[in-house]
Parts: sequence; C-alpha cells; structure tokens
Amino acid sequence: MTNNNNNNIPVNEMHWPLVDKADKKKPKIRDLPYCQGNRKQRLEQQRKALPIASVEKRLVEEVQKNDTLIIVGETGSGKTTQLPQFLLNGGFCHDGKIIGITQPRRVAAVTVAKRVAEECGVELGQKVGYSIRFEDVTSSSTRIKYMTDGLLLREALLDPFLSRYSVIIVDEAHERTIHTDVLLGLLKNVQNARSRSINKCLNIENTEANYGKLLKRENDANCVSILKRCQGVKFPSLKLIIMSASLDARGFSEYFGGARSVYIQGRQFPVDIFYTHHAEPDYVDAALITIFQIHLEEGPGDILVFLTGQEEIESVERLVQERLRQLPEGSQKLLTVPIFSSLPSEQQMKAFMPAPAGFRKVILATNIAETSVTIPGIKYVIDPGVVKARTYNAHTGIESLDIVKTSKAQALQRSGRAGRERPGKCFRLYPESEFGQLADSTEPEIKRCNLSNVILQLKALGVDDIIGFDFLEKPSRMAIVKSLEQLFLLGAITDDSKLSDPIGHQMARLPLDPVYSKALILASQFNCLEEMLIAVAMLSVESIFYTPREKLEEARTAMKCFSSPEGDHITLINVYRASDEFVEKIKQGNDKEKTEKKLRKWCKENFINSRSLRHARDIHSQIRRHAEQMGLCVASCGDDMLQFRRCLAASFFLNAALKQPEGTYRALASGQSVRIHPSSVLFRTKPECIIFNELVQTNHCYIRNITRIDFLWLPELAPQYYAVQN
Ligand SMILES: Nc1ncnc2c1ncn2[C@@H]1O[C@H](COP(=O)(O)OP(=O)(O)OP(=O)(O)O)[C@@H](O)[C@H]1O
Repeated sequence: MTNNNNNNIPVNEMHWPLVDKADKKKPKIRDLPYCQGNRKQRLEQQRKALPIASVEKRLVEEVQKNDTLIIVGETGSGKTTQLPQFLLNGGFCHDGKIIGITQPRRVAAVTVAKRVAEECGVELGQKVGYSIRFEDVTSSSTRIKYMTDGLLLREALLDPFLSRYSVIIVDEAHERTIHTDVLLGLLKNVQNARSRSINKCLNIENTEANYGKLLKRENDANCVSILKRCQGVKFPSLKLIIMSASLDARGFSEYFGGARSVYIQGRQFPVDIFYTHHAEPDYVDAALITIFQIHLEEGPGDILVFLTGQEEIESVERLVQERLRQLPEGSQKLLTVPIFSSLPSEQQMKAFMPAPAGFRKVILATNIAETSVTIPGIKYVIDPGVVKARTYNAHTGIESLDIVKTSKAQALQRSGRAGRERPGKCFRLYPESEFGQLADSTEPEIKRCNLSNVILQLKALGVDDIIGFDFLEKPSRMAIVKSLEQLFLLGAITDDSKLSDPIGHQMARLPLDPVYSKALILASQFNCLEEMLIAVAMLSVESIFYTPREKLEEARTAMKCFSSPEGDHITLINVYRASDEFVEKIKQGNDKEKTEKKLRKWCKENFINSRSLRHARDIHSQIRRHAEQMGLCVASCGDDMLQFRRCLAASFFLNAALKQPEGTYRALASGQSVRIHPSSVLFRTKPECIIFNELVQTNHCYIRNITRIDFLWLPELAPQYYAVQN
C-alpha cells in the first residue's frame, strides 16, 4: 500500500484495476427515465422503463397457470414493487383476498410498501400496507401487504389455512433465513391442504361429520394437523411465488414437485465492479480509504458501505468524522448515516432521506440494506466481503455470532443496491481471484442456529413430527434433538413431545427466544416480572455501555455509579431505572423532542450508548404489553434482589458455570472452559457460581452478562436438570 497524500489527508490509496465486469455482460443501457412532468407522471414513466414492465401480461398468465412459480430476475428489475401490482390488476384480489409479500427484513417491508403505495397513488395502510412485529399498517381495504417472513409464520398460528391470502410471494428466498425455510415448508403444507380441501370437500357438505371422513382418508400427518384445525372449510388454491435475483431455481423447483421457473431478462442500469489488486489485511481501513477516494475523486452520488455490526459502524462513523476534520476548507461535505437492525425505525428511515444540499451521504450499513431496498441517491457501493453470521455448535448447544466471508449471491445483492436510479459502481475490497472462491450461496440459517424457537413455533402450528417435517433442507438430527431437549427442560414440551399447557402455549405467544419467554413466565411467579422485563429488554440490544479507548478511565468511573456487586443483570436494571428517573424529572416543561435530546446528553455524560438504550426502552414497552395481555402478574420484588437472582438461576440454569482453580470457569451444560469478559462487572471479583447470557468467541471463549448465584439453587430450582443423584 502506498501513502499517496495529495490533499494532506492521512489516507492510503488503493489501486483499482479498472476491470469493468459489467462491460463483459454488455448490459443494455436504457434511456434514463427523466421527464419534466409532476411526481406522479415521473413515477409512471419510471415504472414503464423497468425490465419487468414488458412482461406483465405473460407473468400474470404464468401465475394463473401455475400454483407455484419461481421467478428469477436481476436486482432492480422491478420484481418486488411491480409483480404485486400486476397481480392485483390481473384480478387476484377480486373476492377480497390479499396478495402477501414476505421479506426477510423489516426495513425492506416498510420502505417497499411506502414506494408501492406512492406508485399506486394511495395512502399507506389502505390498498397497500405493511405488517411487521409490533407494527401493523394495514386495514380492511388492504390488498397488497408487505410483511416479514416471521410475521407470516405468526399469522399462521391464528389462521392455519392462511385463508385471507390468494397469493403469497416469498421474496429474497436466496437469503435462506430460518423463517423463510420454515415458511416454505409450511406453505407447501397449506397449499396441499387447501387443494385437498377443494378436491375432497367439493362434493360433500362441510359438516363436521364429513370433515371426520375426510380426516380418515388423509395420511399426511402435517396436512392433517392443518385440516384438523380448520373444521373442513373449503378454500381456493393458494398461489405461491418464490422470488430472488440470485437463486438456485433448480433446488426450489424440485422441492415444489417440479415447479416452473421463469427468468426476467435485463437490468435497468449497469454497475461496474472493481476489485483490489491484493487481499487487504484490514477491511475497515480499506473501507475508510475507499470512502475518501470516492469522495475526493469521483463524481456526485451517495455511498453505501457494508459493515458487520453496530459497534463497527459506530467506530467507522467516528473515524470518518476524524478524517473529515483534516480535509481542506471548502471541500464537499460528507454526512454519515448508520443503519442496522437494532436502530429505531425512524432513525433507520434517515438513510432513505436525501442528503442536504452540498453534502454527499455515506450510509454505513449491516446486511439489512443488502436485499430488496432501494436507497435513493446511492451510486457507489463498498463491499468488504464479510458479514456477521450465526453459527451453532450442536454438540455444545452454544450459538455465537462470527464474522465470515459473504457468498457470491450476497456480493451480487450488495452490488445491486447501486444501478437502481442510474449507472453505479461497486468496489469489492478483495481481489477478483477471491470472488471465484466464494460459496455460490449462503449456507441456510436453519443449518447453523439453535432451532428451539422454530420448533416451538412449529409445535404451536400443530406440526408434531419435527424430524419428519418436510424442510427444504433438513437441519441435522442432532440439532433437532438438542433443541427438543432444551424445550423439554424449559417445560415447553411434554415427554411425549407435545406443546405443554399452559407454559408451552404461553411461550409460543411471546415474540422472544424460548429461554427469555420462560424467564418472563417464571418471573411472574417469583414476583419480579418488572425487573425481568427490563433485564430481557436490555439483553436484547447490543452493548449498553460505550467505552471509547481514549476515555477508558472516565468510562469506567461512570459505569461504577450503576454497577452492582451481584452482576451485570442488576447493573443493567440500574442503568434503565436511572434513565427512567432522569426522563421523569425532565419530562415536565419539555416536549418529546427536547426530552430525547436531553436523554441523549445524559447518556453521553454517563458513557451509555443512547441508541441501544432507546431500542431497549422500545422493546421493554412492547414485551410489557404482551405480558399484560397474557395476564402475567407484573410485580416488582423491590429491593429484594435475591428473589430476582433466584429467578435468573431458575430461568438460565442451562447457562450456569462454576469457577475452576485457575480462575477460569466450566460451563456446566457443555463442559466448555470459558472466561468472564473484561466488560463484566464481575471480571475482578470472580464469584464461585454464575449464570451467563452470552458467549463470545474470540481468541478465548468469553461469557458476558453474568450474575452471581448460589450453586445450591440449581438442584432446588432446576431439579429436572440438576437432580441430586442418591
Ligand atoms: N424507494 C424508491 N425510490 C426510488 N426508486 C425506487 C424505490 N423503490 C424502487 N425504486 C425503483 O424501482 C426499481 C425496481 O425496484 P424493485 O425493488 O421492484 O426491484 P427488484 O427487482 O425487486 O430488486 P431486488 O432484487 O434488488 O429486490 C428500482 O431499481 C428503482 O429504480
């Protein structure tokens, strides 16, 4: 790397061999859809210029002819925004039914719904709406509904036939999120059950007696379980469309009994792809260099940078600000905008707003901006080629988040965020030879995560035989067995593997990981649900404490004001309560905006990450509402934190660890040797017995979010696991 510094900026220059991958494909460059008209006319012209527009009639015919259809088309060709509108115009909602489109991420569901509502000239929530966890912007007149795949799974709990839908489009299926995979299995069952309900109920009355006859003839257990709950009602067939820009259509087609695949040719604007000459040792540094190279040398257009998580994004934000201060006076300004999943929705939406005049916008994003979304203004994409992904060790039952290389499909999606409004450029921060070695597609999440949440959902949907469930790709038997075992130990399922009543049913209703759901249920019995709601909300966000390297001592002193000798859970509760008291104090005489501004200042002074705290406060109010609706007793244990710690031991007994003579710990369930993370308040005191909530794998196996417990509580409170052998 050379130190080329023509503006006195401490940045290295990377040499981009001007290899133009797009040239090889010779994409057809269309005329820019500029026009003089008003916004409505402009939108109409943009729609007509999309590659998908020319095949509207054929696509509608394909959907009419085929119950299951796989559609593959280039990024930006118009699949997500246009196809539902074509189907609506093609009569697929004539009897009041809905076209549902699932997205793996909330941000895509929201922004695409907004765009489509605008294109249709309707108010969001009327004909076009969206529904995501805790936010439903639909009405009885909604016909095109965007939602997350997880939300549709939850809807299936209440309506097993998904009877309100005539068409379901599973978008971005290449992502293979655990929800997409389970949803596909479920939709296959629903399709079968719906067509059987037509074939077999057509000539008989839908009486319960006839429904019984129908059941006797069925032998597919999963299908029966759905039919059983639908009391023999007739349903029209369900159209299923699976869609992506980077999909192995063959695998999906085989799974759906030879379903037809169609390809939409052409993209709207070309994207030039550039690679580095050599592998870059530090991708964060390489990303910074590239941001400034683009900023100083390239024409107008905003920049989208893919990073791995909140902490990395926030550190790059600070580094960009530092380097900006060294730019000569009068240089064009650069505005950094972060976007990651735990950011509150209104803050995520800032990435979609135009940069103020005179500014270039640089969006620092995790992979939540990788698929489906169009971020107006983006011309340049910087792709370091890495992503934070879940991995699961079925032997130890431990799940962790690791930074891994992206797949080719992800690289394609990332470059596809440019070239949506005009030609674009994508800078991949690795050599072209490395691209060739990437896996074609991402390993399905279902093969690398703890399955207990999904199994709980499937059980609640009436699918009893999990090992026999027709998954697109089966998770390992060991992973299924381990998760069933965990659910059994948590009391969610009975020893004959049925959902337990009421615990299992209650747990399935809560939108949380099963261990956290169980913690809330137990806390209502231990009279400390107030405390547990706060703890679970605070544990659901990334790092509450913010410890900048240059102010380490100040940050440590600030943390001491909140820290509890009992551990991190009570420390987190102290932070939350202190923030609550502060808000109460300043609320009078300040409007919402001013209160939030003051709270941000308070956070800064106390070295607390205000974004994380805000997210935790949102989660808290949402789960509190759920707990109240379920009739759980929301009481506080007051100063009796012993009660709360006993409840932690009863809930997280699978994550208990015992101190070893040399000062490390042994996790009792897995036998793994672990160390207390330096960020824990118990790092120095090292109590004999603890429970923990998080495992971080770096050069050592660290545990975080830890509380001191008494070893004897384990056999008392979790005898199902720690029964004393006589
Ligand atoms: N919010 C928006 N603002 C401006 N243009 C938009 C917006 N949403 C969509 N578009 C335009 O519509 C085009 C088609 O978008 P759409 O999301 O339907 O494509 P897609 O084929 O589904 O892409 P992908 O495979 O990347 O999800 C975009 O390339 C862009 O030109």
